[in-house]
Amino acid sequence: MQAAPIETRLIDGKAYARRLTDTVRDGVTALGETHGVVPGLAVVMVGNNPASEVYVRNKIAHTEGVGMRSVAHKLPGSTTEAELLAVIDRLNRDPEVHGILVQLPLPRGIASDRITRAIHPHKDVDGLTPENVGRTTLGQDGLVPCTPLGCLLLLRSELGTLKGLHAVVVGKSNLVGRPMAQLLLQEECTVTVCHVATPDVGSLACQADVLVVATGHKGLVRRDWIKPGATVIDVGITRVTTQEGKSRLMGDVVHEEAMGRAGRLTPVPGGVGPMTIACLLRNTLTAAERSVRGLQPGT
Ligand SMILES: Nc1nc2c(c(=O)[nH]1)N[C@@H](CN(C=O)c1ccc(C(=O)N[C@@H](CCC(=O)O)C(=O)O)cc1)CN2
Ligand SMILES: [Mg+2]
Repeated sequence: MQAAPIETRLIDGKAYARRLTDTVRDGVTALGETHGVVPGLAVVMVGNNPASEVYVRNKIAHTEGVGMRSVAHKLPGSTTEAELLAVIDRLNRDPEVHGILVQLPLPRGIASDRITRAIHPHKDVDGLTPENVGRTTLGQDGLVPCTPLGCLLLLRSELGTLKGLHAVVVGKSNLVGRPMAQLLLQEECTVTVCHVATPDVGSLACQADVLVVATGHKGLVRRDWIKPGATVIDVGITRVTTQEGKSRLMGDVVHEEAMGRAGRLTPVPGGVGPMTIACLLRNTLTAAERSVRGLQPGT
């Protein structure tokens, strides 16, 4: 007998992000009124990766849109690691800068882990320094990477408690997969992490109540990878050119095959992406609030 068709609910990340952004804007206003402080975000970009240019432009526009100050450092692709470290050192010591992010990927020849480590943990709004990674892993207060934080906020809003659910995370990047797994563990999910060396990922993915896919392989997840009714969070964004010569974005999930199979699904675009930027604003406000109130974690 055929299973009853499932009506897949698309998760509107843009709408969630708009609401979160509005909350951040209120927080920025309140911080100005109570302490006369305007949160400042420094965005550092090296080279001219076209996708990064778009993301950086969006980050700056959204930062200013909520009343924060933004400082952009666009450095040439020839910048050395030492020069970049010097920029970060200056930003670490600038009291008007509460958040620092270095747009990834960095050009070859610059070791991103050395750069990340140089950012002061209290200003690390990407949540990638060893201190913040440790705090996320231990379930302590800190700054959490924006994309997995955005996924978690979407999941909590959609499902309420995540306790006891089986979550499968596909991808083990420092930016998404690893922190996502830690956050889901903190929610008391049973967490399985799959990656490039995992045999038969589909056989694990299809057991997930919550499936988070962050591999950058467009169309990796087919219908039979999805447990009927599961919540599927598609983090992948790959730009492709269609046969008609148009540019469009594709996720890691074959969207048409997930429709009618998943219970809930984030679209690409308009799912996780907008939450990444909204969470960056939230982290910057958090960093500024903690700095003015002397409430830094671990101090
Ligand atoms: N330092 C960092 N570098 C990178 C991060 C990060 O969180 N910190 N994440 C990604 C890129 N990224 C933010 O930097 C990002 C990606 C996508 C979006 C987004 O809004 N996507 C839209 C579509 C946008 C488009 O048309 O291209 C969507 O999905 O709806 C925001 C931020 C790697 N680097
Ligand atoms: Mg992202």
